[in-house]
Amino acid sequence: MSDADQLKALRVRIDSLDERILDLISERARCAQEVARVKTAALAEGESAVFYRPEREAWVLKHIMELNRGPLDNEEMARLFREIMSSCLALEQPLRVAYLGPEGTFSQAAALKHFGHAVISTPMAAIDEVFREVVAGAVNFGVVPVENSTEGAVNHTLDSFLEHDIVICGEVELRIHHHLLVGETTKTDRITRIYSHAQSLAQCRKWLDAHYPNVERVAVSSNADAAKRVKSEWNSAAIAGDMAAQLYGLTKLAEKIEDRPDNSTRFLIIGSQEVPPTGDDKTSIIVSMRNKPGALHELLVPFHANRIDLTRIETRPSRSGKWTYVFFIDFLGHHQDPLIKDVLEKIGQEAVALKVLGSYPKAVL
Ligand SMILES: O=C(O)C(=O)C[C@]1(C(=O)O)C=C[C@@H](O)C=C1
Repeated sequence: MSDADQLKALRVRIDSLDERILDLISERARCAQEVARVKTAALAEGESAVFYRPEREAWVLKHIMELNRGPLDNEEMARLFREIMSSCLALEQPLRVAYLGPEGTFSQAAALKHFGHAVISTPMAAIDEVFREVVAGAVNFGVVPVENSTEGAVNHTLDSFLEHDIVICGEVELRIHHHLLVGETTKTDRITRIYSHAQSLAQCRKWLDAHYPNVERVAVSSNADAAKRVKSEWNSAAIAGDMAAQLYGLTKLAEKIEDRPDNSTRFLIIGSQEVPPTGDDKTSIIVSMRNKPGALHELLVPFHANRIDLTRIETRPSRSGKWTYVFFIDFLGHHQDPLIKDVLEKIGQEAVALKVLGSYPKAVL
């Protein structure tokens, strides 16, 4: 068979496979509509249906990854199923999600990675506004950055948990690649100013020291804001990611300029919905202890004694007295697991205050 004939035959096969995939996706979507009908029919008076089920979504994605035999890798395959589920859920209920804006931020990328592109995503001007939108019920969920692997905690987010009654329903991790971006009119040999968010400037500090040691670094409210400014200034550049570059039509003068190649940010999904256990969960708590010697040790003993894996511990001023602190702790397990229940009870006996912020499936993607 000639090359042209082979190509033709392969395309005929692809067409017929696409038709089968189309039928199967449509059948799946009809199933999701049926799920919505069943969920709604089972409601008692005054109850509202819970369409979004993070624990089920985590299971579906993991199941697909276990079954996958290639040639597409697990992440790629899960990403495709993520989008199919997102569209199916939108048939049941279009989700509204607030994120730290403006459009083009890594928070928006995190929201789309976690929920898929079928959600209605709304940018907010500040982290606290994302919390307030969720508390007010104006959106179903919020997405906020909580820690970066190079720069550490996002204190605005931690402090917002002290002020709002909110549940953590999920987490998402995003590999952060920064680029040096310029506009069409930028004179690239005469750059005198580089805009970015303070965290991003810090994540690229060494690269900037090496390549632009004498250029002014200007911290602005977000990377997307930095990208926007560059469009109208011939002598400035921005540090931002792919989404902002695309959104504002900028080109990359240098790619992947972050100092650490594994630079990642963890985001939290905040809402009002408790998530049932999946067997592979994380829990986040806030604890305040009496200000006495050995208080932190006392707090950590029950975790150690029960071999519970702490994934993070952070300290913040409590805001209820000078030199008093609260601890933000993340660990593996769900607050409904008997062992975790036990540990939380022990900590509760010693603590001035203990609040479970939520248990949620460990990030799958
Ligand atoms: O299983 C459910 O409860 C569904 O609503 C179906 C489905 C899916 O498409 O698989 C859709 C949305 C939920 O978040 C989880 C799963």
